[in-house]
Amino acid sequence: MSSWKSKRRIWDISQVLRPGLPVWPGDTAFGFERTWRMDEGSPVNVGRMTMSTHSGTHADAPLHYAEDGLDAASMELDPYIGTCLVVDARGVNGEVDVADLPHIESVDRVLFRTWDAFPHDEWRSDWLPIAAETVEWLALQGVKLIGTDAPSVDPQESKTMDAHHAVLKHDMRILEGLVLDDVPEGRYELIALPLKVGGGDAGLCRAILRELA
Ligand SMILES: N[C@@H](CC(=O)c1ccccc1NC=O)C(=O)O
Ligand SMILES: [Zn+2]
Ligand SMILES: [Zn+2]
Repeated sequence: MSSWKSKRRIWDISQVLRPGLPVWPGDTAFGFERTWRMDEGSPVNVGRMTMSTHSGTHADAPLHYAEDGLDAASMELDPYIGTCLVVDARGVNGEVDVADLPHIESVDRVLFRTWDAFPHDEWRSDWLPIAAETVEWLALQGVKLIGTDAPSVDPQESKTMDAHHAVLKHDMRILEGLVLDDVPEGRYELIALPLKVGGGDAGLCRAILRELA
């Protein structure tokens, strides 16, 4: 009998979308409710979700930080599939600087783990942002996607969005809200396809890492 279980280990690095999901202060709360119920005689269960485009694990579209940027439905998918390097940035002070990076060579995607334990149940504003210079440097090394377990690559209070703008300048892509608690530093295959939201400034993702063959 065949098994669905892949021979290569998979890490699901996505947050669970559910009511109570911590969201950016002032942003839309995540809502989920049943609209049709089998226990009320419906032949099926059906739900309805209300959410921000930046709920949980998601990919920012360029439109989020550039008025004329691509929307979520128009982005190429190549950045979101392929080999990546997970970097353990715990213990770094202030922001992730170039000096905090390990040796980067032939890496297209870099994901940063910054939390000791991902804050699933509370919004925390004290995350570790990525310095714009680090984004610039990674771009020069050929990196095309940056991911983080924080809610943003910039600090919460940023009005200038320097890291996002460095990403824009080099036409890179961003993943945010990844859950990397169980992932040792190293190389993996990343698969994190953003939902195809027409006009969307971001797309929610089911993000996974897979052991390399
Ligand atoms: N820039 C953040 C998200 C963000 O800035 C944001 C998300 C939801 C509601 C408000 C936001 N910013 C408001 O100043 C991000 O990196 O996606
Ligand atoms: Zn975002
Ligand atoms: Zn962002």
